[in-house]
Amino acid sequence: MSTTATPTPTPAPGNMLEVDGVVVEYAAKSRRGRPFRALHGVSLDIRPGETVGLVGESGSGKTTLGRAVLGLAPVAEGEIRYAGRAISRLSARERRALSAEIQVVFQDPYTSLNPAMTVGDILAEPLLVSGTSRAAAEERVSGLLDQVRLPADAAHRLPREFSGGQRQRVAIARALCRDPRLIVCDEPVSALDLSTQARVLELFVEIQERTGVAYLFITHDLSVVRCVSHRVAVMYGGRIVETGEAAAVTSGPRDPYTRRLMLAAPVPDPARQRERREQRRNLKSVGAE
Ligand SMILES: Nc1ncnc2c1ncn2[C@@H]1O[C@H](COP(=O)(O)OP(=O)(O)OP(=O)(O)O)[C@@H](O)[C@H]1O
Repeated sequence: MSTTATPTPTPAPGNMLEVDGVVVEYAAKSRRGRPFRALHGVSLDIRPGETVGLVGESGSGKTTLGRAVLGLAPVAEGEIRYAGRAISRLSARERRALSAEIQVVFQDPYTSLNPAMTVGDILAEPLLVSGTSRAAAEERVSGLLDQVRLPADAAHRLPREFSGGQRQRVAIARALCRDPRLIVCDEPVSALDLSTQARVLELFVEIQERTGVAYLFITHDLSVVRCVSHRVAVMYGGRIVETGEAAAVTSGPRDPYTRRLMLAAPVPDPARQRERREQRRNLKSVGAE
């Protein structure tokens, strides 16, 4: 991917989020079936202002981990701590209070915005619910539109009047409404075309530079993760198999599964692509899969 996005220089020291030995199990669909274990004791931490890219093939557990951080997946064992406080088993009321600080941007900007509300109302809603006056909310909405590089008149329009990239900017603005410290970004550019992806990734980095927000950035796309992440965690089969500085993991992966994932990323040269397919097969035969 061609983008000028590079992660901000140095995240602050100390952990903001600590995921510690987390097990997530989904209830079995059939009455006699056993619960399905989607995460097998996952540990990960994120520092203030840091972007941790979470990569792995489909079904490896990336979204489940993001949902566990958001309080949307059932944590059976282990703990998640935010700013030192255990948050895995909060009541709905405590969770709502935390939602100002931990936010989410989903993959699909076509379904994540209420089609019947204007963009201005979508952005004002969380502010009004938390007690902000109408006048202050309107002022904040125009500031948010400016931050995500949308024109002020966007406030009066409906989501369907925008392109995919613009809708994702609205979703990002909504996540920013109450000045979060952490945003879980679940494949936030996968539904966009390549040039739009690049511009939205630049926006994520720019926002981090300005606000110091941290991202858990979930993606299956290694070129995306390279653009935005300080560190990368690689998931396979509900476990984290490798973590490290983004440049180190993407240029010299230690784990055979990570190597296979890198080799699966397409390259423009067909001869190189064939070579990589062969290398992938060899890794498979030594038990990486
Ligand atoms: N609500 C659920 N009930 C039962 N099983 C689930 C549920 N959600 C996810 N799973 C299973 O948990 C495993 C991990 O899924 P998850 O969506 O976390 O993976 P992922 O790495 O995010 O995949 P993708 O990249 O395709 O989104 C998969 O086997 C999936 O089928």
